[in-house]
Amino acid sequence: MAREFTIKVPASSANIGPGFDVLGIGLNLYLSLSVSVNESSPSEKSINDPYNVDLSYTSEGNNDSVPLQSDLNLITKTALYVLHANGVRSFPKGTKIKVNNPIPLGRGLGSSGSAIVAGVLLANEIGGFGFDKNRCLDYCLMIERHPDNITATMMGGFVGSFLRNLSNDENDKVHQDLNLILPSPQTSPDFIPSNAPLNLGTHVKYPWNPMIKCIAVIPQFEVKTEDSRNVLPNTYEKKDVVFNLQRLAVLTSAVGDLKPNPRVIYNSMQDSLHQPYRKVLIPGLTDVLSNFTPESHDGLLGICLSGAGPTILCLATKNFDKIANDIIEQFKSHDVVCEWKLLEVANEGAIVEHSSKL
Ligand SMILES: Nc1ncnc2c1ncn2[C@@H]1O[C@H](COP(=O)(O)OP(=O)(O)OP(=O)(O)O)[C@@H](O)[C@H]1O
Ligand SMILES: N[C@@H](CCO)C(=O)O
Repeated sequence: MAREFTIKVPASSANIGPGFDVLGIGLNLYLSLSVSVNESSPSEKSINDPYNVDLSYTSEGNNDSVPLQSDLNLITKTALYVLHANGVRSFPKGTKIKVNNPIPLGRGLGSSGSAIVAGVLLANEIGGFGFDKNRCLDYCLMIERHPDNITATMMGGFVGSFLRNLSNDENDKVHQDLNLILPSPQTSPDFIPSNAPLNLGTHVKYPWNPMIKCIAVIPQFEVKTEDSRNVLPNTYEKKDVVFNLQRLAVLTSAVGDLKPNPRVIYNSMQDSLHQPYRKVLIPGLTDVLSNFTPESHDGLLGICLSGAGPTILCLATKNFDKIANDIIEQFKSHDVVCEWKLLEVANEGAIVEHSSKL
């Protein structure tokens, strides 16, 4: 008896300027997993894996840049966490997972969020738990504790989200060392991780005018989210917080307008909480953010750092090639080589498709 299914998870861009750790958009660049379970004829790779998984990658991640052992790889570690928390010790014998991942790693397009969402959906299918997307989000938030990428990826669209206030007990669970949640080769076989508290995240979807496309200009170097968060201050001045809150309130409505207003969107995508501090990690960021405006480039609506960087996200309605190539030239003068992609908002979010059941 074999079963097969596919999991398709969009990339995401977080923050969109002022919405640090709050705003995210799902993008139509998809991490996909083709999963088959054939207990009667397991492959040699799945027999040799500690949890029965034969894992392979095409595209990003296929050059030894991600581990293929199931208790080391982020997708399968996440799935194992959810399985273990719900009393299932392992993947079934003969589990084969082919990953196709076009999302560049560590560039600010939510690769880790997409991997975590894929892992939770994988466990939900394998364990037959029947969790809805909101419950799946609880498990994701146990691993990536800022909800912006995860929520946009899971739910799709343009979303705002927050983690609810937690009791002391819940807080200890949600913020415990990740090594006590995700399995590793050192994890004892009978260890049971904390289950996810219910309804951790709250989100809303905002309207998005489909005329607005997303240009991602992607430098060819990685910035780890952890490093990009470590350069941020622990406290902020009131004026900087108010600066962002004012822009956030306007931006969430402005991109849904029937006739997007470039001056309103450009100005409301300014930020004073994270981008100014991240300039030290991304050569050329100051020039790029200040030189590209709706006046300099017809069709450009707004520009910001995508997630923790180094990718630049532009919202635009036309002249995509010109905008992207001029940014690439600007980065070149700082010895930064980039590629670019024209993306659209993925409204549907993550999906699981059952291709066959024999
Ligand atoms: N498909 C994947 N399979 C396995 N591991 C992955 C996958 N995608 C991401 N990762 C892991 O996540 C790391 C990147 O995570 P990180 O949070 O630093 O960047 P990001 O998620 O791409 O950017 P951001 O959060 O700013 O949008 C990779 O180096 C890799 O370890
Ligand atoms: N909001 C997060 C997104 C990256 O994961 C940050 O900017 O650090």
